[in-house]
Amino acid sequence: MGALSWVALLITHPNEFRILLQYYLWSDQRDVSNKEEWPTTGYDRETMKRCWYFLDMTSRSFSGVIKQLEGDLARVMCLYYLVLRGLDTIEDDMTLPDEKKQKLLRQFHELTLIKGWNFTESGPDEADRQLLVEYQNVVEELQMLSPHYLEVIIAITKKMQVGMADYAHKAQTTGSVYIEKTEEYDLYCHYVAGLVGEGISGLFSASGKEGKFLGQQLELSNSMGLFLQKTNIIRDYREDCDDKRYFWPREIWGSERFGKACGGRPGFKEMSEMWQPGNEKQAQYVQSAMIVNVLNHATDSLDYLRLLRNQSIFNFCAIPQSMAIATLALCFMNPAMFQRNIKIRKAEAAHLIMRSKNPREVANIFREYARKIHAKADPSDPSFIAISVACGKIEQWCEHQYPSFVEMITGSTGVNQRFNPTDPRTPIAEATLDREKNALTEKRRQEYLVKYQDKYSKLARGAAGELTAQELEELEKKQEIQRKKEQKEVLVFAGLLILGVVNLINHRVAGTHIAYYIPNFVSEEEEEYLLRKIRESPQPQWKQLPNRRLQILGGGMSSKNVLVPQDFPPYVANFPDLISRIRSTGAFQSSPHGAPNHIILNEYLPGQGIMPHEDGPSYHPVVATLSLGSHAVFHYYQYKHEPEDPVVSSSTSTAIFTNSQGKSIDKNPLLSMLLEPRSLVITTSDLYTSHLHGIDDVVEDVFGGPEAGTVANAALLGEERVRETVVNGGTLKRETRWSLTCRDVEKVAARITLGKR
Ligand SMILES: O=C(O)CCC(=O)C(=O)O
Ligand SMILES: [Fe+2]
Repeated sequence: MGALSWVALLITHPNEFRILLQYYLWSDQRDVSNKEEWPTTGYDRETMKRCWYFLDMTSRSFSGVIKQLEGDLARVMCLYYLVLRGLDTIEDDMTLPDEKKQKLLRQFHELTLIKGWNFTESGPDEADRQLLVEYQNVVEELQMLSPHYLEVIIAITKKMQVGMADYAHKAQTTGSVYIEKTEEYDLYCHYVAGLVGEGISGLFSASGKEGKFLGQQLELSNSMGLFLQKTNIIRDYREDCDDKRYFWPREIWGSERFGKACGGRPGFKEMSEMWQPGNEKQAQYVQSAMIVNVLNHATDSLDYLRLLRNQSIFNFCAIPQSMAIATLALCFMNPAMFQRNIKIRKAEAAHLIMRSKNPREVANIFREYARKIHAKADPSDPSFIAISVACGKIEQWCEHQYPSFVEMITGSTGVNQRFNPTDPRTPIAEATLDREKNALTEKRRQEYLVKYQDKYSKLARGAAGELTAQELEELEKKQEIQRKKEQKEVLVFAGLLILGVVNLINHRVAGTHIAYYIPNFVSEEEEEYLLRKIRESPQPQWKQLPNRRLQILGGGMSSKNVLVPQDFPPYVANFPDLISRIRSTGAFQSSPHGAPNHIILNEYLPGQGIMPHEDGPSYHPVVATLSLGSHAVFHYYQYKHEPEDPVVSSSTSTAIFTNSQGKSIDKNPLLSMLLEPRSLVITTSDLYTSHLHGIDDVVEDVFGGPEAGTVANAALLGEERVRETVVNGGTLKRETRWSLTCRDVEKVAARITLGKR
């Protein structure tokens, strides 16, 4: 940047000025030509010097990060890059006849090792033709690599050249310019980028700086490459389109779905239609679908980054990923992308580079940009739900790996963790820690007790001369075994508690309200057993209401909201022991009795539901609902802040949107969840205390229509088929549903015992 641009930046964007300055002052770029670095960079050799030159010439974005790699990895990566670049230059060259190109491509892994090999027949306009003209330098340097590096490079080249040759052949002989299916698009990206990721992982493993297993993470390495490649393919739409290079799959850009959503227009016939005036909205919908497609690789990339140990390797991988998610947020809903090249601002890039130093911070970056994307999403976009789900997955990944209620505080004693006092998970986590602490104290107390009892009894009995040496030894052994047993129990208990809490975090429904959704909480056999028991229960136990029937389990309520307790039926208390299972989720840890003591069993036939209502003050604000037999869509509503016109009589349709005290209810649900059969949903806190909940009385639930809202737990659903219906649109027929709403009643009357004990 020149002095003038610095001044301009200082005046127009002072914050960016500060970030860029900080970046230039703090980033210590490795100078590969530095004499001290020669043993690893090879800069003293003319051949390698030339290779470093070509790296700078051919890759603007990668040469910086490649040079930052530690030790000889920078040189190895430079050569790997140049080999693939050479291959790519041949593939790209439209002046080469197909036959010649095929031969060159399919032999490239051998040519690249023939001393003195170079290629001077590239078209005059090929940007990187000079690299091939002087390719003998690369060959020379490759020969000097240790075999475990060279093996990786050659193996990847061999795989990639096959893919490239196939694509080039198809393009040059069939005249078809478009990629058709998304699978084809994935395969293409695998060849040009996924394989690069695979090779990079292999080289990291080979360097010994990362574990051997990294080289075997093919799926994650592939996703990392695809995340970058697909982002570039989206961003470069206009440039590629002008060059008549089309990488977007026709299945997406030509889809009739997007035309229909724009007032019944046809799907696009050519990719260039997307930048033409009048087509903006439809182009936008296509772009959203492309972005959903790439966002689905995000959590794999994050998983990959968490596996890395070496700081320079981490930076190398993380920086491009952070740039990619920022680029996606920039492109999303941005019509400018169809008109010109757009790029994230320099200062934003510098800030991302400085931040991408550890997996937690990269997760924060992903979360921030996912939220930006989500905030820009347009409900009339056919991909709206899919975008929400994709962003929700990133959100969920971050929350699972780095729960937001655990805050990292940097102070004089280093970095410490603190639980956010306003988060409802804090009491659970604190209770867990408290119990662990108490268990430890108790263990110590027991140890002291054993020690002193032991000492005193020995003393006493020893003094009385009652114990022989052998008896004493046996006594000690027994005590040791007892101590070990107790220690183990304490550990298992603490482990279970931690597991309980961690598991719940894993099932958190994305969004601001606290809810957890656990699919398949009971197995199919258990469900069958429970339903048989419910069906067998005697008729008088059912209470018939106008629109459903129910049973109360665990005892009735007195007029003062006190539970008059009764035993649960055996199918709740014994097998499959729902209460213990719910207890082990950790959700009821801070409730008065540590587990539910009261259950409402509701039965809904298809077409029956429950109107929006609140459950009242008698319960501790945690509810666990088990669904059996059929799904249902559960809606949460909020009260309207401004009371509306006088309440209308209950026979009119607006009546359902006022409650019994005439308070108005917002008719758009605040949150909806699909409850699959066998699932458990746990709602807590304000979702329970200051909102209403209800189920529509319909025979089927429709997803994806213009009226349909988002399903907050879509990403957590257990059944693939159901998830697809929710995400892509469709209907689910209601069957008879039984639900067990399990809660802890705060006040419980003493049990009445009949007769003498
Ligand atoms: O069936 C359900 O899941 C909801 C039941 C309910 O809200 C209630 O009984 O209060
Ligand atoms: Fe309820």
